[in-house]
Amino acid sequence: MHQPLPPRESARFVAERSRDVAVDDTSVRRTAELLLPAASGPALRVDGWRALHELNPRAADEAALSWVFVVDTLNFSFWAEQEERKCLVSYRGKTYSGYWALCAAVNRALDEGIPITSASYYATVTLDQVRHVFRSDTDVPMPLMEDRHRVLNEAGTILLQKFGGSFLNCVRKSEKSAQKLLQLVVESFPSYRDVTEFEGKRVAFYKRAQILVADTWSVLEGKGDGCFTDIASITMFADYRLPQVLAHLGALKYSDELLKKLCRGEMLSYGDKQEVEIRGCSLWCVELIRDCLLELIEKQSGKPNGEINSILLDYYLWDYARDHREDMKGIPFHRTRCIYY
Ligand SMILES: Nc1nc2c(c(CN[C@H]3C=C[C@H](O)[C@@H]3O)cn2[C@@H]2O[C@H](COP(=O)(O)O)[C@@H](O)[C@H]2O)c(=O)[nH]1
Repeated sequence: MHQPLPPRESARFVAERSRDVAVDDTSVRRTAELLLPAASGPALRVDGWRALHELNPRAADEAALSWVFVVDTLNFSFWAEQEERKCLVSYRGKTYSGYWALCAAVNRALDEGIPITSASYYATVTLDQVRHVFRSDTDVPMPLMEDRHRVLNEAGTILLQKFGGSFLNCVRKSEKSAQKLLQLVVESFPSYRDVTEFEGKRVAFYKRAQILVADTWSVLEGKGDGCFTDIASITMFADYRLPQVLAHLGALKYSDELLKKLCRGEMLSYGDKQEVEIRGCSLWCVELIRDCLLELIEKQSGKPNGEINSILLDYYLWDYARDHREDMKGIPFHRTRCIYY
């Protein structure tokens, strides 16, 4: 099967043909201006990943990479049918939901002596053990539990077979190229193959593979094995939160028909035309915000800021969405159940 378009080209192809979703250039510029002060702060820096998030690994060693790999293998579909009835995980006195509930459950398992980050364990872990590890404080389980079990067994088996059971070996095979690591991950691990079709073209957003590369760069703080020369080629991660926050900021516009559908909470299937338009336009929108922000920084300080890339913008916007949950209540997120984001 021929190669799909890579993420950035996929996004441009979709954005140029999209009918129900559009990027709003004025709001793109306004969002870049909103982000400008953050550009010189702690948030838009690679060490923010650890400093700003207490559940992320404290070290930058092989165990931390194993943590990143198993978390990003499961980093999908946390949204609840009803907002008020959702999976919650308490850990060290705090209660977490969504993606953070996943991280809290992994850390809780490790504290309980369950080697959930070891490929030799999760390659053969049973469904009951997975249910126990990711158990919720409420009667609402984490979504897609059977899929989580299946992708754990699959990823663990492949990591043992091809990389001696250690994701560090996979990273080292990429020879400090983010694109090589991205390709190695999607070629080796089927659950990371976030590829679909749009107007007769195969398009790839590779959301979990790209965030895995980004989190690898972040946990290693861009040093040593994580010193990727081409890290700026990684795009934002086309999930269900970023479109919501971009719509909240006005940078993404939905047609009345699509907005009505989303407000009714209608499900979109993975690969639906409108689902691909939402993801493609969101990805393209962040690329434009980044270009705009780099221009503003250059004008303001006269020198280009080599650090700002789509990964750091994505992390910032994702955290922003977390911190502005209340303000964003009126803006729907699209509901797709899948293992890709
Ligand atoms: N675009 C993008 N999507 C991201 C992330 C993250 C967390 N990653 C980093 C962020 C901080 C840490 O440092 C992690 O490294 C999770 N997600 C996605 O969001 C959804 C979960 O949302 P909610 O239901 O609200 O928890 C789900 O699709 C999940 O896959 C990100 O950063 N960017």
